[in-house]
Amino acid sequence: MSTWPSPSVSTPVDAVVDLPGSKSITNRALILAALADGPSQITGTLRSRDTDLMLDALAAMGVGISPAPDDPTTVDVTPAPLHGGRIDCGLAGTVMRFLPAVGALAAGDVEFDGDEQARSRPLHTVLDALRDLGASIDGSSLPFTVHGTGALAGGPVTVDASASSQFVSGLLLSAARFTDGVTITHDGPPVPSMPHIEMTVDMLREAGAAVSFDGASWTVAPGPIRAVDWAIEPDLSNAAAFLAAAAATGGRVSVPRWPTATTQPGAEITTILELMGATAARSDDGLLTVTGPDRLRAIDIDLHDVGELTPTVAALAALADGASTLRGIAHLRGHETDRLAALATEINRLGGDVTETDDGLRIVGVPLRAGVWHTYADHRMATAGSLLGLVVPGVEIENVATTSKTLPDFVSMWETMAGSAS
Ligand SMILES: O=C(O)C1=C[C@@H](OP(=O)(O)O)[C@@H](O)[C@H](O)C1
Ligand SMILES: C=C(OP(=O)(O)O)C(=O)O
Repeated sequence: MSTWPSPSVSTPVDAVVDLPGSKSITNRALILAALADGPSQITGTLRSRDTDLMLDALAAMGVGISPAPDDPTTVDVTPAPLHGGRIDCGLAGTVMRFLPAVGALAAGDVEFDGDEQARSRPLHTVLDALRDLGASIDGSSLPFTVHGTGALAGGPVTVDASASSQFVSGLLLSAARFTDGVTITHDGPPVPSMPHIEMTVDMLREAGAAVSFDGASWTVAPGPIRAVDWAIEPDLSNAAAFLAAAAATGGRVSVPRWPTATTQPGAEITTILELMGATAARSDDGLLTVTGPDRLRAIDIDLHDVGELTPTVAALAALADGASTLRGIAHLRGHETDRLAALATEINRLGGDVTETDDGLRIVGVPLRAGVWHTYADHRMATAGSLLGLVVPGVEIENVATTSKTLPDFVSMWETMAGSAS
């Protein structure tokens, strides 16, 4: 087992960290560009495992995908009639849940597979919904095959999206191209990660689709998806771990190009860090700066809408004074790994005091010690362990390479930030 000795600091960090593009926005822009009525150019495209799997998958169905030779983050996308092909989903929720609907619009069989670990991620809801909308699909989890016919009827469908917002986004993104559009009604416990559905709706509207939401159902009218030259915002969920480093060390971290308005749930990290005692300010030119407190305060918070931030917040809570409660995140058991179990196990392995609850974690801040931090192939476990390692000497991260899922340069960026502590 190879491990990475994550750097620890004895003085505050003071760094500017420029983040590459958002995974969630990149993968939506790629799909909308692939289904559009003309060619588009995407700038600031995230190039990472999850987004390269999306690029490859769309190319496998016939879409023209051309990264600029001198700048792979600028990608020209040329729509073409979709045909059958093989798709590797890796461990990417956005690929395995957004592309089955695209596959139904292809003329031919589209075969989906992915990492062994991906086979246990919830998926059948989106496949059942597509069957209800007229698709022919073999299988209910990876591997599965969509027998595309070049068209999908669409219409009304009811889903229980309480396990993942991606079930709704995955139907909405392609729905303007269904013959009758779609009306999706959610029936079940509350849908998590609603800002991610708002991101889908906003981007569809920007591409000219007619989308409405009445509080219970989302409707997309049939019609063309306009070609848009998308400019991708920096990934604010990845920014969160770096900003949290300022909070954990009493230091200062700035992130350029912080959007004034965004649907990225990662933006909520500033409010969370403020609740824990940090200050956050954005300058007129978009530089977001977090300054850490002397001591971190415990927090009691519902993360249902922003579950992606949980590993970062859990690591901070383990360093804070007092007992924290993170609620509303039972659905994290179906993320890259069971994140509640993984966080409890790994923080406790370092001497922490974490208990799993029905819908989250109770974390008491106690002194932590050196040890190996396991990542379970989960990029956000790797970044959470590194955050602890910044203040707890001797934390070794197993399989830090898993950060390539959304941030291939994580190690060098983190080492540079740690090096800023004088
Ligand atoms: O649509 C998206 O881009 C995402 C939605 C969320 O999924 P869940 O609703 O499954 O939490 C989020 O956690 C994931 O990282 C990205
Ligand atoms: C849950 C996540 O990813 P995915 O898109 O694979 O669901 C995540 O990035 O935190």
